[in-house]
Amino acid sequence: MPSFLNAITVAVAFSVAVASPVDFQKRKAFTLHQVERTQFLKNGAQSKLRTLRKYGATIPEGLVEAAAAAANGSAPAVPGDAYDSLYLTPVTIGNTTVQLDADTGSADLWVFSSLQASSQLTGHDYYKVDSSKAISGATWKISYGDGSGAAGKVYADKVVVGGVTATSQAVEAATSVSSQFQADRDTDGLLGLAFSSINTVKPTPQKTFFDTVKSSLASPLFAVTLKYHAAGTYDFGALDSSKYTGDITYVNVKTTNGFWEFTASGYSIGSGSTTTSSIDAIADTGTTLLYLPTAAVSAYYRQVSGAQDSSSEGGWVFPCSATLPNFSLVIGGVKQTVPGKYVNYSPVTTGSSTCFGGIQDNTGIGFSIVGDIFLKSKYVVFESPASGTPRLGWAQQ
Ligand SMILES: Cc1noc(C)c1CN(C)Cc1cc2n(n1)CCN(c1cc(N)ncn1)C2
Repeated sequence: MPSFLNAITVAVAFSVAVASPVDFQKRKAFTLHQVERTQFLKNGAQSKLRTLRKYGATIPEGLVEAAAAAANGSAPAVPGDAYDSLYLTPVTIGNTTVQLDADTGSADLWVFSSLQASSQLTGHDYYKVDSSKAISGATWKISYGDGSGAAGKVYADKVVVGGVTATSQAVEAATSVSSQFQADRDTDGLLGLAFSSINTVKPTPQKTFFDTVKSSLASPLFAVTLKYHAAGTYDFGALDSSKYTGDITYVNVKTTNGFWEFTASGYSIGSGSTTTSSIDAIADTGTTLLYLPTAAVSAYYRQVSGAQDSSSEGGWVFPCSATLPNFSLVIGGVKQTVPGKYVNYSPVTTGSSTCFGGIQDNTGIGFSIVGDIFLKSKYVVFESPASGTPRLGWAQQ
C-alpha cells in the first residue's frame, strides 16, 4: 500500500472506528469525521493580541477582552485560621483538589503526596503520584525562614488555579515535611509565586505556575487581594477595578534574589510626619507579619502603652486592649497605610491578655518583609512582562 494511504488508513481508523485495510479497499466513498482537538485549541484573539503587541500595532477595541475571556482566572484566598496566619487557595493537581498556601516569597509548587508515610497524611488532601509522570532524577528540598521545610520528587501534571490551566506543570511531591507542616492539617502544600530562579528542583530548576501560564494570560500579571479575617482572591491575567479604589502606584522590582523586591522611601506612624528611610523589602504573601528595620519598629511601639520587646515571647508584645496607631510605608511616593487594628496579630497564647505584634524587627533577615499584616489592606499587582522590568502595583482596597 502506498505510504500516503497508510496515513489515510490511520486517520480513518482514528476518526471512524478501526477500519481494516480490507474494509477500506471495498469502500467506494467514505466520510472523514473531524474531531475537534480542543486540547491544542489556541485562543485566536490571544494570538492576534500577542502579534499586534509584538509589532507595536494599535490594539482594536475589544481585542484584549476577547483574549482575556479564555485564559484569565480568579481563585479564592481563605484565611487558614482566626488570625490570618496564612491564606489557603484550592488548586487542582491531576484530579485531586488540594489547599495550597500561595506564596510570593518562594518558587516551589509542592504538595503532600502518597510518597509520604501515611501517618503524615491524616487530615490532608494529597497528590497520588503516577510514576509515568515522574521527571526522572529530579528532586527538591526547601527551607523557609521559620525553620520549616519539605523535600521530595518531581512530576509533570495538569494544574488548575482559578480556572487557569497549566497542562504540564512541575509538581513537587513531598516524601517528607517538617513538624510545622505535619502539625498544620489545613495546609496541603505551597504554590510558589516568586521568580523561578529560586526554584529548588535539582538538577534543573522548574518554572512556577505563573511562569508556566504567563504567556497565555491577557496580561503577564497576577493581582492579590488578601483581606482582614475574610476571604480574598488571587486574580491571574487582568486587573479588577472593583477590588481597589484610587490609582495603582507602580514601583520597579529587583529580581536578583528571586523575590518581588522593592524599595520604600520612608514610613510614618499615626498622623505623624514621614521619616525618610530607604527600606529594601519583599512583598511576601507567605509571611504572616510585617518585618521592618529596628528604628521604624521602635518608633512604632513607642506610641503603644505597655508595649515591650519580649525575649520570652519572641518579639514585640502589648496589652490586647492597647490602641494601635496606623502605620504607613511610602511606596512610589505614595503613602500606603495599614489600619492600627491590623497590627494586633493574636494573643500570645489562647486566652492571654498579651498580644503579639504584627510589626516585628527584621534583624537577621537581611531585608524587610511586607507580609500579610500589610498586604491585607492593599490590592497588589505582581507584573512580570515577557521582556522588561517586573513591577509591583499598590492600591488601597
Ligand atoms: C498554622 C500556621 N500558623 O502560621 C503559619 C505560617 C502556619 C502554617 N504552618 C505552620 C506551616 C507553615 C510554615 C510555613 N508555611 N506554612 C508557609 C511557608 N512558610 C514561609 C513562607 C514564606 N514566604 N516565608 C516564610 N515562611 C513557612
